[in-house]
This record gives sequence, structure tokens and C-alpha cells, in this order.
Amino acid sequence: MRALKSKPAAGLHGELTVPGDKSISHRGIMLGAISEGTTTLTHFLTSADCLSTLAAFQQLGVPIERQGTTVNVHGVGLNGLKASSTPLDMGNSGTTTRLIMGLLSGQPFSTTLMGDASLSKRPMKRVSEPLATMGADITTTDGHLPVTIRGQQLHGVNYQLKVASAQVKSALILAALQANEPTTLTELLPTRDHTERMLTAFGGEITTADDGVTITVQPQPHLKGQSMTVPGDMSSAAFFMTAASLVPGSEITLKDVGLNHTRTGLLDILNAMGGKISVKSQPTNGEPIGDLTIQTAKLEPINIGKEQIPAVIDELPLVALLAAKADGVSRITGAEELRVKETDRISAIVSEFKKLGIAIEELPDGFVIDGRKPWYVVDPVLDAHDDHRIGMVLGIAALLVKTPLQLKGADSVRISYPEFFDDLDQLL
Ligand SMILES: O=C(O)C1=C[C@@H](OP(=O)(O)O)[C@@H](O)[C@H](O)C1
Ligand SMILES: C=C(OP(=O)(O)O)C(=O)O
Repeated sequence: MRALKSKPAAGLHGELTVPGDKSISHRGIMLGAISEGTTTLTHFLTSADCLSTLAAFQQLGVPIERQGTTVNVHGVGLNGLKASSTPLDMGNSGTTTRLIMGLLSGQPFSTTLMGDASLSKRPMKRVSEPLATMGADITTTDGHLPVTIRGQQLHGVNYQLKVASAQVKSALILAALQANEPTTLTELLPTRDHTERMLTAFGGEITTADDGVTITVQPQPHLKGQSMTVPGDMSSAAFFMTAASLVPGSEITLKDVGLNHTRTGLLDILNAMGGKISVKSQPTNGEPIGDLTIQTAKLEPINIGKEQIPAVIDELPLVALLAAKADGVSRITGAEELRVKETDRISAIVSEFKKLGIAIEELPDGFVIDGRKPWYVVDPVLDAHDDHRIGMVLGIAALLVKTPLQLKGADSVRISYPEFFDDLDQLL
């Protein structure tokens, strides 16, 4: 149980560089592993999820060294991975599991993947079924982990995705590299495009049509290792963007945050709600980055629907918190994907917010929140539901009440942001 900091007298102040992006850190290891030559990643995210990816590739025979947040991946090429004699442990990481399923579908050996209790409840058929259309041979346990992948020669397909998911898309892209002909994927909505951008940088041939959702991947067994600095994770910066917007008297600057447009939904939402944010973009030749300065603002309510969800999927618990202090009723719909994350995030947010007396109503695919109703603490013991993002949003919510609150499962922050509570303290 962790005692959470309650309402700070003087708001949040100061400058912070948040840890590296989780999605990009995972992909850096994976693309580095299947490339020729060394890939150096600086500002790599050393959270439990990314370390699950790092350990899995070591087990597949890839030499990888890490010193702090610098990682050297000595690529073995697409034909150099080795079978693991024991199952690969995916820990808590959906991204590791689904992307590896795509990659290993085309390898000349079998692999079994397992994971923790939360990951073992998450759906895997969304990946195994589309991969099967390419000739993959994957057995799941009732659609869940453990999963066994028996590598096959894959063929190219023309496939329409059934969920708006960057993990499913990326699994198919990694499989398509190993197919005997090109693959065309059509997304339901554009989702984060780090795999596409990074694959291009590593020498792959992948194009996205002007419609933003049709992606063509050429088979490409030869990729070349790259050096890259991982941008700060927008999904981690989001906690402090929300805190500074809501806690009176705040002004903070977040340095070198990734500003890829497929990830900046929270920035757009905060702007639409009347948030005070200034963005100083920096020139880069890779992923866009910049510094964000955020001041406290009086917020208007917002309506968010399905089209806006992918660019803010991991920040929706924070959108709920912003709505819980906005001057009116906000409605978030089209977010049923939240039910299949580390926990059912819709039900977790509703039950934890109700402990704070927040006027929130659960919908099958989102929530309705009346920010005009005053909060009152009904139960001071909050629960992270074994979900890092729920734990962190509750750590921010505590800054908005005077009553001391406790958090069960605060250790869950290790999954994406081990230094979260220390970094928050720095700004208080
Ligand atoms: O591709 C990725 O790196 C991720 C994609 C998203 O998941 P889905 O693809 O399941 O939406 C996101 O929620 C997750 O945190 C990371
Ligand atoms: C859903 C998340 O990650 P993953 O799917 O990789 O477990 C997340 O980080 O919020």
C-alpha cells in the first residue's frame, strides 16, 4: 500500500524529461534483432514491458547489452534467430506478445509464449486469425496464452483489419517481411505508425496510401541496424500534462516528448477543452519531438467518439480525469478496446472514480462524466487493479483532494514508468 501525495499548496512546477517511448523501445529491439549490424538505442525505456522484449530476443539467440538506458542490439538478420528450448515469458506485455507472434510465424522453428495472469486473459485470436490467412500455424489456449507458433513459409495477403490496433497491424507487417509476395493491409482507422516509420529507417519497403489506412509491405529479408534516440513517451508525459492542467497554480515544461500525430490525441483534446499548452517542436529526421509547457486552465467538457480513440487510447483514463473537473458533462464513446487492456479499464476507472465521489456513469464502450458535481471521498483506499495506467491516473487524482489516499498495487507502475512517483515528486 502506498500513501499518495494529496493537494499540493503551490501546484506543479519545473522541468522534466520523461522516459523513452514504450512502443518505440519495443520495436527498436525487435527490428534491431532481425537486422544486420548493430542497432544502438539511447533513451531506451527500461520498464518491465520493454525488458520482457529484450529478454525474449536474448533467448532467441540475439546478443543484446544494456548499460542504463543505452542498448546495443547485435542483429542476427531475419534468418539468424534461434529456437528457444523453453517458453518465452511475455510478462505483462501485450505489445511484446502480439508483435513476436507475427515475427515468429515465418521462422523455421516452433516457439511457445506464456505470460502473467493479466496478459493470459487478453485476446490473442485477433493476431492468430489474420496471421493464419498468411499461412501461419498458431495454437492458442482458447484464444489466450499460452500460444504455440510453428513457423511456416508465409504468403502475401490482402487483408482488412477487424480491430483498430497497432499491435495487430504490426504483427502482420513483421510476418509480411517474410512472405513470398507483397501484403496489403487496410486499417479500420489509422493507428500509431511507429512500425512503418522505423521499418523504413531500417531499410524496409513499406508504403501507406494517401487514404492513411492502406499499407503495402514488400518482403524484405535484409534490414540494416540503426542508431536512434528514443523520444520521450507521450503516454507518460500525459500524466503530468493532466496534473499541471488541473492542479491550481501549476506551470511545467516536459522536454523532448514524442509528437507523432498518431499519438497526440490528448494534446488535441486538452486544446479543445481550453487547456493552456504551448508546443516547441524540434527539427529531427525521424519521429517528431518537442517541448511542452503546460499551465493550469479552466476546462470545458468534451465529446469523444470512435474516430478519435486510437490516438489517445492509453490516455483515456486521463481524459476521464480531465472530464471529472470540466465545467459540464463529457461523453467518451467508441472505446470498448479499453475493456481488453491490462484490466477492464472502463470498469476500473468507474469503480475507482466512484470512491472519490466523481459523477461517472459506465457505458458499454466508454463513460459519461459530470465535472460540475463536487467530489467527496467515499473510500480512501484506491486500487490500481494491477494496471500501471490505472495506478498512475489515481496518483494524479489524489493531487486534487485534501483527504489522504492510499493506493493498492502502486508497484504496477514498473510496467511502463518505474520512476513515475519520483518524477511526480520532482514537480511538487
Ligand atoms: O503497438 C503498440 O505499441 C501499442 C498499441 C496499443 O495497443 P492496441 O494495438 O491493442 O490498441 C496500445 O494500447 C499499447 O499500449 C501499445
Ligand atoms: C495496453 C498497454 O500495453 P500492452 O498492450 O503492450 O500491454 C499499455 O501500455 O497501456
